[in-house]
Amino acid sequence: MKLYNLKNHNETVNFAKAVKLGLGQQQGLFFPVKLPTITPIQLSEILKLDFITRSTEILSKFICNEISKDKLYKHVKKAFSFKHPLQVPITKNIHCFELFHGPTLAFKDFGARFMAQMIFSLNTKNESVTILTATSGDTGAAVAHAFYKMKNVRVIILYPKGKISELQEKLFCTLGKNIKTISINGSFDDCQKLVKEAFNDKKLKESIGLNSANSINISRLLAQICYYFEAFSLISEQQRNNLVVAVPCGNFGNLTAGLLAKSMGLPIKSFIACTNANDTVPRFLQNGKWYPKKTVSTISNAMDISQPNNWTRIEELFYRNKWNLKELRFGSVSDDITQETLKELFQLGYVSEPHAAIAYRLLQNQLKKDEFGLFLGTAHPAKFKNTVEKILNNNISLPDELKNRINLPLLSYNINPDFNKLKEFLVEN
Ligand SMILES: Cc1ncc(COP(=O)(O)O)c(C=O)c1O
Ligand SMILES: N[C@@H](CCOP(=O)(O)O)C(=O)O
Repeated sequence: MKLYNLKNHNETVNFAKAVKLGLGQQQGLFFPVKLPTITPIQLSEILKLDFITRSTEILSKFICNEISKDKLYKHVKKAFSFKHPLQVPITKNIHCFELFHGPTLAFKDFGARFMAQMIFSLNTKNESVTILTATSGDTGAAVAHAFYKMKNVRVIILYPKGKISELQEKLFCTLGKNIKTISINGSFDDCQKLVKEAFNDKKLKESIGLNSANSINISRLLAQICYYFEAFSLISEQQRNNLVVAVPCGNFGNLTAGLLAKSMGLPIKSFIACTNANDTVPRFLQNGKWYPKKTVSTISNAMDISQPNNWTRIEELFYRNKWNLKELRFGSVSDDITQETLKELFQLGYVSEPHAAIAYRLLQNQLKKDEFGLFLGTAHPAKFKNTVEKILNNNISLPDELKNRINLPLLSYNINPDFNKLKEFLVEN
């Protein structure tokens, strides 16, 4: 697979190089030169396959000329070796597609674990690698657990101090060994800016073998395509004919993956890009002006992102497919409405959490009479226990993944959002 740098189309790389580099020159994201497609007959065949075999087929459309299908199958099997996504009916025409049954209870497990497989298999010279990653709560845990104790790999995770849940922090800041975590006195956007600045420092990048496990890395994104096909395989023929998928969005990697699935030929009628009050994209889609405001803290903290990294990839995908951005449905939801929606879902017998609740709200508001809606359950409610229990006045029991870490000490360092401070840390630790 060849990819080009969205900021410099003359910079082209193959999949292995893109995975190893992470970012291109001038902090440009890599994007496939060819967008693979499948015919309706091929689609009906792969929908009959099991999740691992089907995911291998899908990923091989992108990378088969670099990784054999047999080898890819082994990597996918290892990466997706946890309870598969579940489809949960909420109302007659709305179901939740739960993606949070992995080791860190969030959808990020799919992409992070696949990337870890790729980094491991591509590092044939046993070079030292530093995976620098910014998180607003879930990527950090997924990446930390995916790369934990991996030879020659050091993971450094930056997260906004006091802006992720206590249990999100416990899940990845208590591991130690090759996982180092730094709380930043700022926002997620400040963390992501520091990650991108590190890529600008050529000497530093080469000396520490810098990479990133954010959706910056194409391997993260490709893996996330697979669960959209799984969702489609689980619904009926009739539901498939008018499917609308509501995606809770922050960095917009999840939506990018869904659109890549549609671009391949998965006949999803429409997507809804759902944000919280950090609504740069909904405002842009409304008035055509790209104007990120100061990031505000909300109860859907993992979506507290005003400068979404993947928006340029989404625009490129619309351009390449000659789609009209007006086809993309969108909306933003305030904390008050998110809280009301959590209560509404609870009354329907479903305990959710703020991120998925935002997607459900917008799906409820925008679904048309003959349409069937899926909203993505992107994290286990227990990760936001304090918030959800307070809103629902209902106890949430902790899964073992959290129970086993809640009493462990936090090992994080703390710095200001200052690149020189981060560079000092990267060089000295
Ligand atoms: C629980 C949860 N939901 C939704 C999102 C948004 O996903 P994306 O960043 O891919 O848009 C994130 C992370 O960003 C998340 O952690
Ligand atoms: N919400 C994310 C933010 C980073 O997203 P990514 O897909 O670019 O890793 C998180 O949980 O950290």
